Amino acid sequence: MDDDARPEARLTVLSGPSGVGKDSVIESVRARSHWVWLSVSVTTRKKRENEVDGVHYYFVDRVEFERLRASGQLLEWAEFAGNLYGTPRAAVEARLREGVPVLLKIDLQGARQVRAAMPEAQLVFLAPPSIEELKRRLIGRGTEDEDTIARRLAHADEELAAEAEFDRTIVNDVVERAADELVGLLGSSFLTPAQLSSTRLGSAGSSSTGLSSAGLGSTGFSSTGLGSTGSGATGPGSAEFGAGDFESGNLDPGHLNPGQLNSVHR
Ligand SMILES: Nc1ncnc2c1ncn2[C@@H]1O[C@H](COP(=O)(O)OP(=O)(O)OP(=O)(O)O)[C@@H](O)[C@H]1O
Ligand SMILES: Nc1nc2c(ncn2[C@@H]2O[C@H](COP(=O)(O)O)[C@@H](O)[C@H]2O)c(=O)[nH]1
Repeated sequence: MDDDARPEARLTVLSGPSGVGKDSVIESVRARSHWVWLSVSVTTRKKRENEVDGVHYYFVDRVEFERLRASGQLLEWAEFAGNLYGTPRAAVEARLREGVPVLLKIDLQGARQVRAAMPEAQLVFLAPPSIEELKRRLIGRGTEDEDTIARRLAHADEELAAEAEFDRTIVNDVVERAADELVGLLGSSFLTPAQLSSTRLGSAGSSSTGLSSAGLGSTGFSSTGLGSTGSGATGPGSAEFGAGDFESGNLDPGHLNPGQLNSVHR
């Protein structure tokens, strides 16, 4: 599918447990949907061999991350499995102002912060077909040591249990199919939970995967737990950040063609 139609600009968050396939699905979305802009996060994590600074992440040390966080340059941020991650605020706000749909790939804590700060954002949960398959993917990727895999899987329980906080669930059974579904959501008209409760339409989310460790099924749209800051993360600052900090055009994956993207994504 090659869709160049540009839907109304809005912010979409894609979350899901580590190893579920967020990067794989996003790579597929971006290869076909050039109208979507993928935010590049800042992180203190060590760069993986195949990663490019400024394309996959902006890799910084903790001092720099703290400077960005304290000066309000991050829209949201979180500590995940021992590393800090955050979304540069200015680039996201600029794209939305320009009318470009924006996609954030962030963890549960970050998704909750975005929901609190921007209730109109669409939150999409990417779920694995099964927990066994999630483990297979995380281990099979071969980018983390045993200890890190264990920490990421420990987070997965909490993330799977939070599925009902999301507006939609996509099961990543087959990358291209899941990507098709995400493209559909990026361009679809959508009622936020706030709009839903005012119109009293009830649940409009997609079906539950029933994978949460608590055995809770998703009820689709849910207002419970929304706006929580999540485990250990505090809300982002509010000041605007200086222009240009993250705006290096050469490093913007939005300027890469699909071939280039395929070569830089894992
Ligand atoms: N639908 C799928 N079927 C089989 N394997 C998949 C599928 N989607 C992704 N994978 C594989 O699973 C592994 C993890 O995928 P990926 O790195 O995209 O996950 P992620 O959710 O972005 O992880 P993280 O949050 O840790 O960055 C990769 O080796 C990828 O090739
Ligand atoms: N809250 C945020 N979470 C983020 C951000 N960028 C990435 N992430 C999430 O971190 C984990 C681990 O990612 P990895 O690249 O180290 O495998 C994953 O769940 C991402 O979604 C961010 O800016 N904010």
